[in-house]
Amino acid sequence: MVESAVVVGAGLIGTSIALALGRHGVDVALSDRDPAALRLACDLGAGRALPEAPAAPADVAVIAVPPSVVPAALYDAQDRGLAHVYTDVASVKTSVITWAEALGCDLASYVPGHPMGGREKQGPGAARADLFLGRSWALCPTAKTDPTAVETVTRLAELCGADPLLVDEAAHDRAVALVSHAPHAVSAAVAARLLDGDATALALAGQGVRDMTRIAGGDPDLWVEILGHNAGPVAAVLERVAADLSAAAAALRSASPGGVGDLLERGRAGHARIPGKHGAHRTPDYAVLSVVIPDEPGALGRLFAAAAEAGVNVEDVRIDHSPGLPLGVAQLSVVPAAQERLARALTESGWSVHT
Ligand SMILES: NC(=O)C1=CN([C@@H]2O[C@H](COP(=O)(O)OP(=O)(O)OC[C@H]3O[C@@H](n4cnc5c(N)ncnc54)[C@H](O)[C@@H]3O)[C@@H](O)[C@H]2O)C=CC1
Ligand SMILES: O=C(O)C(=O)Cc1ccc(O)cc1
Repeated sequence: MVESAVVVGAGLIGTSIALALGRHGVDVALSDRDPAALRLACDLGAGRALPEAPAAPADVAVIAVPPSVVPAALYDAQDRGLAHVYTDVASVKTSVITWAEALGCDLASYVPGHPMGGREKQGPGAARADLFLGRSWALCPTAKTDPTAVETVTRLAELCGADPLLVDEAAHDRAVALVSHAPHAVSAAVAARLLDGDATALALAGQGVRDMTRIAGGDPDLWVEILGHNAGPVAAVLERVAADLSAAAAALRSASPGGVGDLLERGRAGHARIPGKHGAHRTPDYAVLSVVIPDEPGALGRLFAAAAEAGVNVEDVRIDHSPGLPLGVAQLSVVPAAQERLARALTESGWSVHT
């Protein structure tokens, strides 16, 4: 049912979808208004460049551009007859659907969508074929959407390893305000405080603050758009977060620290409600090895060479390094079957390895 696809917007999300589809043998044609992004996505093996006049419509076209340009890009794609079915990936749905309808897009062949996998990085260089593995993928068909189009986009989400979830657009926007958009603003607020910290404070940054502020590294231009398109629902959540924080500060100021206990209890209970926390099904199945690396030229090169010598492919790497400290920690993601072999080989060649 999905044998060919067009992806408009070869950035993080579009290229990740293209890579995932390619793994299932789907023929993918890509386009982007930025020729450098298109070239990089093609070089990464995500697909071929979409010709000016394709010979035949693809089974599905994915519009993977920033929310405010989705309606025009969708209109253009439909006008060119690029596919039989269209979907988008924008993080907000109500405003995009409203503008698409106002612009005269065909709503029968359009299934508004939103994959709940992403990263705090942009562009095709950050794309990963497994970005959507085990994640939800919201589908928000309107009353005018053709049911067979929904089937096609359901299949597309499944080919990317995601769990499709049908939800109406207003409920979607309220939900993502709570689980994605407000958390992004709160993360940014905490990260912004770090501008006040001196070098000593930042050298003391541990994993907690890194986890809490990771998403604050996202593209501010994209996030201004996302928050602005979902303004009401996001503001409602932020007001309640602000009220909790004000009450916590007041309790601390009045020397009654027990007053923050209720917030901490509710926080723990809320965290426990996130699905998949205990299960394997939402986490990508890589094992992570932490390796201590000296802060000196060539250290990472030697580490990767040692992994290559052990015959282990490093799937991903993350480096935690506190400026001013002579050491850092490289977290190497590898397939679980290779974890023990790599740990042994690195330890034997003198690296300090922690599993
Ligand atoms: N970043 C994330 O983690 C997630 C983002 N999204 C949504 O995915 C969409 C794309 O975001 P990213 O891939 O992160 O951004 P990105 O910046 O990595 O990629 C966007 C690409 O669209 C291209 N583009 C912009 N206007 C265009 C146009 N009119 N025609 C053709 N190409 C155009 C840009 O040149 C860029 O290469 C957004 O709507 C965002 O809300 C959805 C889930 C997660
Ligand atoms: O970085 C992460 O972990 C994310 O969850 C990113 C993300 C950003 C925007 C979305 O619309 C959906 C997901």
